[in-house]
Amino acid sequence: MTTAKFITFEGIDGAGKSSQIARCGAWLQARGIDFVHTREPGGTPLGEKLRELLLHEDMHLETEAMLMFAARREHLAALIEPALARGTWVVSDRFSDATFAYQVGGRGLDADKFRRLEQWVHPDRQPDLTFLFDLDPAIAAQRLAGTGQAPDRFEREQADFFARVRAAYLARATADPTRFCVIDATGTPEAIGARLEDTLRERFGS
Ligand SMILES: Nc1ncnc2c1ncn2[C@@H]1O[C@H](COP(=O)(O)OP(=O)(O)OP(=O)(O)O)[C@@H](O)[C@H]1O
Ligand SMILES: Cc1cn([C@H]2C[C@H](O)[C@@H](COP(=O)(O)O)O2)c(=O)[nH]c1=O
Repeated sequence: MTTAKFITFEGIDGAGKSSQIARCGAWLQARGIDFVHTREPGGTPLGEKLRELLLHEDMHLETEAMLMFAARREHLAALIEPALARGTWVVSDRFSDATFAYQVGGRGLDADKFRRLEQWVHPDRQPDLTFLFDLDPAIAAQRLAGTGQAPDRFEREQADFFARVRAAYLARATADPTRFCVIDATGTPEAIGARLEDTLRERFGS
């Protein structure tokens, strides 16, 4: 049996990652690969309660960052590590890269504090593959407006915030090109899906 893989999807709000996670799931299913689709913040009963607070309650920026890691600690203990241990692949809508992009890049918090927190929370675990959906914040904002849904605390942020988040994501991808696959999210859903499937084949075989 091949070792179960941990795949994450990242990008600014509205970049289109949720739409492509379904395609990744279909690709795995077609190959008979057992997987679980999860998300951050969230993925566990406690994590989902923390998500509600994080997306809708005002709080100190360091409280926000630490709650992201608290939800992640629970997620790793209750879902991610047990799934990988029993041979189930994990496909997560966001993981720690999001904290470095949003809380460090976007909010301007100290990266070193969160590197230490990352070492504490998951010293031996990183995703095997991270898809980064890269998109101009102006286009992402238009896409989000088109959904007609009320924006949450993060989605209400301005273009300059998302420009910093995007830059932080791209810097992380540049620092770890083996783990990251950067996808130009301006393409059609079909073109993006084809690129995604090519990468899955290259990394994990057909
Ligand atoms: N390639 C694309 N071209 C045009 N529109 C797209 C594309 N991909 C997704 N969309 C649309 O953009 C909107 C946001 O897509 P989606 O929810 O997948 O983004 P997301 O990155 O998961 O956002 P969030 O992080 O806020 O959940 C949806 O209305 C979706 O239909
Ligand atoms: C994990 C994580 C998430 N966020 C932000 C990013 C998004 O705006 C929301 C999650 O909602 P989505 O449906 O995935 O878009 O939370 C963050 O700021 N920091 C994090 O670590």
